[in-house]
Amino acid sequence: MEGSETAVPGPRLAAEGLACRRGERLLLRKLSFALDTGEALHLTGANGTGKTTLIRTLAGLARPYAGEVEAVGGIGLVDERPALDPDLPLGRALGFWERVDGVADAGSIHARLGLERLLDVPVRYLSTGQRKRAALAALMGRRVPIWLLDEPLSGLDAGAIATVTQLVGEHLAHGGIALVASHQTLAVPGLRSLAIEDYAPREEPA
Ligand SMILES: Nc1ncnc2c1ncn2[C@@H]1O[C@H](COP(=O)(O)OP(=O)(O)OP(=O)(O)O)[C@@H](O)[C@H]1O
Repeated sequence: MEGSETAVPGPRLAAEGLACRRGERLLLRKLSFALDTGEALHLTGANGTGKTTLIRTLAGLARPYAGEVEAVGGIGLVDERPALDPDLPLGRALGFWERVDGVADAGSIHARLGLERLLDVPVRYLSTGQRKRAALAALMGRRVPIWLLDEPLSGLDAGAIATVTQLVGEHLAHGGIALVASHQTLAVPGLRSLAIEDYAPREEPA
């Protein structure tokens, strides 16, 4: 019957009136934004202002102190703690997730991130940048539409920065969403910016 098909909603990540606390401290409040398919946000802010806390809240790993998060579509998080077994060679550590995620093109993902020569190296021996590239390979294998990237460029050399920039651009071109916390600029077309300091709680006048 014409018109009976249900349209599949595109991915979406939105926050409405969000407040986040860490321990007893209120870090940010009244934060709202919305990202729809193909859109990306660059989250900026000095050390300790709450970028990681916000990302963990958006990922559902921390509860908002106030406000709401709306996520339509699967979320993939890359932060400084890649979920790769440190004792396994990289190939086997990634292989675990590749089996879970049913990845058919693992070889091309490894090649894209320059990991082929590292597959026999135990994860704990990898450098910071190599570990970050491995985490991004695991993210690509998940094929989730919403990417939450906490400092994805830290520890990366110029070539790897260019690769990650390109991967984010392609993810957006394919209808994905990206929220990127970074002290470095990311040369992705159409990237919007959100300065977390703008949402810091104001000091009450004495
Ligand atoms: N368990 C905790 N209890 C209380 N405060 C905490 C706790 N963990 C972290 N904090 C504080 O919360 C604040 C926000 O930390 P968060 O990691 O979100 O900042 P960030 O903006 O990501 O920093 P960076 O740029 O250094 O990565 C920091 O000031 C930190 O010291």
